[in-house]
Amino acid sequence: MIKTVDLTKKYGDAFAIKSIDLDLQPGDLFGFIGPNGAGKTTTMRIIATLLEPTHGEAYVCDHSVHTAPKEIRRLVGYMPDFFGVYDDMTVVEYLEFFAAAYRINGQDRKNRVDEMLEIVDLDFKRDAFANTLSRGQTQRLGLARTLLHDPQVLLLDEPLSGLDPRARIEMRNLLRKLGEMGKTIIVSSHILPELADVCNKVGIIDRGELKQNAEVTEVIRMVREHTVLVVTPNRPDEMQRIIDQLIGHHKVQDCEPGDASVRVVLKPDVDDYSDLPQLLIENGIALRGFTEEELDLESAFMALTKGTSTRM
Ligand SMILES: Nc1ncnc2c1ncn2[C@@H]1O[C@H](COP(=O)(O)OP(=O)(O)OP(=O)(O)O)[C@@H](O)[C@H]1O
Repeated sequence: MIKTVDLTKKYGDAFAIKSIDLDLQPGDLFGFIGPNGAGKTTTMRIIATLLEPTHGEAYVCDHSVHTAPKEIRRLVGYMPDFFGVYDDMTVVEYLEFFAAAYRINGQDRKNRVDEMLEIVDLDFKRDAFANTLSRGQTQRLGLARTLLHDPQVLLLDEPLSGLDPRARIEMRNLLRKLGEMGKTIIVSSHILPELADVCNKVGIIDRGELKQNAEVTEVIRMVREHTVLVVTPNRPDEMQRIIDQLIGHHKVQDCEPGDASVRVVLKPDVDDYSDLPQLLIENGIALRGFTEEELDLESAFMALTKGTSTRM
């Protein structure tokens, strides 16, 4: 669906992106993660045919950005990180204006606009002036505009940026919904952990170079040397008994007591720990919780990009 090969953009002698290879299939929701200036916008603008690469190739549905930009524009919806809305237009008028630009006319246009308002949950603001919307609502309006021509591919540049926690949750739910509709989506962010639970693939970019490009679960597994369990007894005074039971176990490397739980660090390469809760229960320790500690993308990102300054 989206493929880039050795995609490179230089400004003078400086690389904005350097030899980026991506390969995304229909339905992929790809989190493009990196700090400011890493090259996310540059990559997306090239795929959207808004910027020419210095060398390398980008394809959308096998159309090359060099030879078939018109076909690509029909297939792609690009939402920039900042976009203006017109002061004197209502939400409906704004979407109808852009629908007209896509030559969607008559009743089709009305239906399409209504459908978009429904998807992004902005119907209740349809007659409000666009410049009176909150940041979260404005982002959703931008997304509705991006979806008007029913693109198969969405390139969303930092759609979570500047949103309050509630608006972020709403936007993430919306991304999930679009993924379920079968769109192929690239969504960029520097808010690292936020994409982990919506994306199936993730690329970590730093100073123009793709440091990692894999399934989310794989990226997390690659940087995780030890599985860590969080074991919570029913009664906090039983934490010491948990430690006494587990500390000498052949699968356990270390136990660290916390406020209400014990962090149990397993030895490297131990994946199967199904016997441990059984062991505790057999020894009369009632458990409230026994879960694997999640390694968030932020930790993965830090581990994968550490030391890059000495290599670049
Ligand atoms: N027109 C330009 N002229 C010169 N350098 C540029 C130009 N556009 C981008 N760059 C440089 O290319 C690099 C990548 O920028 P890009 O905007 O792609 O990063 P980004 O990851 O999207 O960052 P942000 O999260 O801040 O938007 C940066 O070092 C930037 O300064």
